[in-house]
Amino acid sequence: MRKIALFASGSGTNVANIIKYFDDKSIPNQYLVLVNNPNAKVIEKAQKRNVPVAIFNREMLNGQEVKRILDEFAPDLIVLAGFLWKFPEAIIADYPNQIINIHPALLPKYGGKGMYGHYVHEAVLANNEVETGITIHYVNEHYDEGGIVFQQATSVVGCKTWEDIAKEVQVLEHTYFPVVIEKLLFDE
Ligand SMILES: Nc1nc2c(c(=O)[nH]1)N[C@@H](CN(C=O)c1ccc(C(=O)N[C@@H](CCC(=O)O)C(=O)O)cc1)CN2
Ligand SMILES: NCC(=O)N[C@@H]1O[C@H](COP(=O)([O-])[O-])[C@@H](O)[C@H]1O
Repeated sequence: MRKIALFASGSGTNVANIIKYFDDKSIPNQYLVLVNNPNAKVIEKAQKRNVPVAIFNREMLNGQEVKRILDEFAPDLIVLAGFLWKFPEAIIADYPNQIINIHPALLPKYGGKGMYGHYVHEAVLANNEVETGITIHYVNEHYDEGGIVFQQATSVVGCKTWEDIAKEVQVLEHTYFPVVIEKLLFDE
């Protein structure tokens, strides 16, 4: 059993997929979902699986409250899965090489401030890229500059809209993110 803290801001399909992956393998992990948006659909997804949810604001994130919540939960891994705020250096310092993020592009391309969600896919489309992909990386004090853990590319030659690209990227995320997390947590 491992303890995974999952940070999200939106629909939470990656959070739900990660929990389902380990449930389907009968791996009895403990989860805590932390979300910065009281209207995020990830809350409902977590509640359906009886996973505790902590809702926080910027003051709680950048102050002591989220740090306290994490220290009490004592996660083996902190996973940013569609989390849209800058993660604080103070917490990063407390969890060296224990915080990962998934980015919906092949970093270092299409990363940094402003590059999230549909903005990423729109930029890939606008630049007539023939491929895009996902990057799973460790989190440092900058957006999308931590050490790369895993990347997987996919062709976007047939994609006509950013939504088409998003669908291809989501397949990669839901296929590979839980597998990478499992390797980080269970491979000696
Ligand atoms: N310290 C770090 N924090 C976060 C990282 C990171 O690598 N280091 N990754 C992001 C996730 N992310 C890309 O993968 C990302 C998310 C959001 C933004 C962004 O520009 N956000 C906006 C605010 C958006 C909003 O409030 O709705 C902004 O900062 O102006 C860039 C990259 C998670 N945190
Ligand atoms: N730069 C960060 C970023 O864009 N993250 C992206 O947000 C989406 C969250 O989807 P979900 O809420 O359905 O898991 C995912 O595509 C993830 O890669």
